[in-house]
Amino acid sequence: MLKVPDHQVAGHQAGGGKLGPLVDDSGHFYKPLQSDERGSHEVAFYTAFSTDTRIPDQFRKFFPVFHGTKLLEASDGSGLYPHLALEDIVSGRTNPCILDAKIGARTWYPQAAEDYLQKCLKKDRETACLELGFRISGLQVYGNKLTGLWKPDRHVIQSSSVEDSKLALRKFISSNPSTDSDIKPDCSFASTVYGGPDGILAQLLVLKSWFEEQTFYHFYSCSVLMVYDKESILQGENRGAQIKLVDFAHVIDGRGVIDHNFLGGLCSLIKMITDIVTSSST
Ligand SMILES: O=P(O)(O)O[C@@H]1[C@@H](OP(=O)(O)O)[C@H](OP(=O)(O)O)[C@H](O)[C@H](OP(=O)(O)O)[C@H]1OP(=O)(O)O
Ligand SMILES: Nc1ncnc2c1ncn2[C@@H]1O[C@H](COP(=O)(O)OP(=O)(O)O)[C@@H](O)[C@H]1O
Repeated sequence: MLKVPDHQVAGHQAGGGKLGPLVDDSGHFYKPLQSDERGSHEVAFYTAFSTDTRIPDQFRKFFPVFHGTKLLEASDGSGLYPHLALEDIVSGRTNPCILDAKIGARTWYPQAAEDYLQKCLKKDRETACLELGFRISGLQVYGNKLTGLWKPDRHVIQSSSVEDSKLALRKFISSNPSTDSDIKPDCSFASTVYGGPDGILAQLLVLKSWFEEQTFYHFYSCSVLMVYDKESILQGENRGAQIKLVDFAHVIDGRGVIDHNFLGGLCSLIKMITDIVTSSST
């Protein structure tokens, strides 16, 4: 059975007669091909990447598994429409906490059309992107049974300042996330979610080591999605926190050059998370 995802934090969303992603109960996330060249571009990336033998498994694991494209009934009721069939990253997680960080000070690629470039530049300027090297595109944090889900308006979150972005990264691993500025995030899951040998920080460092070397692809407007659920952590289950890259509509050939735009943003995100782990352990 196809349905609108319960847990999507950014991007184009289904519902209200709009075209957006769907999920099934077998762990698939179906992203409708975007109009214009973005949809075909993303299909071309996934197709090339999934058979690219230059990508070691230790880095490939940061990408959703690609199951080809599928014609499905579109969420906007317009009939059969092509969708990317992807691994659903949040499938099987109860009350997942999710954060989407769009990486790179610059979200437009060098060959982009002038109007697209201007649109992106405006967003990059109006958010912390230029200063920080990334922006938080959306997040949701499950507090506890009593407080439920905290999911701030994504446009408010996107326009976070540098300080607000730091705060959001702290709220993401707290048991008391709230919009109320009087409530100080307790960062009680910092060491288990961000820290540790398999935590988000360790995974980001592995990803960084690939970006320090790889010159095959440049990832513009691509996000790091961080996911965990508190029940699994509290019950000591081995399904811990996970990072994945999503959104490849603007990936271009790296032409033998380091993706310094992505790498810089990633380093900035790593530094912020490192500071949170360090300050929470003292
Ligand atoms: O449609 P909008 O206004 O929600 O904008 C999309 C953005 O959503 P936002 O509202 O900024 O969170 C969206 O941003 P997120 O993925 O939500 O961070 C993209 O920038 C998208 O452009 P593209 O598909 O990457 O070329 C943007 O799509 P287009 O406007 O280019 O279609
Ligand atoms: N493979 C996936 N599994 C689960 N959720 C996903 C997956 N890909 C994307 N998402 C969700 O959809 C959101 C938007 O994805 P994205 O590919 O950036 O869409 P858009 O191109 O519309 O911006 C992400 O923030 C995340 O919440």
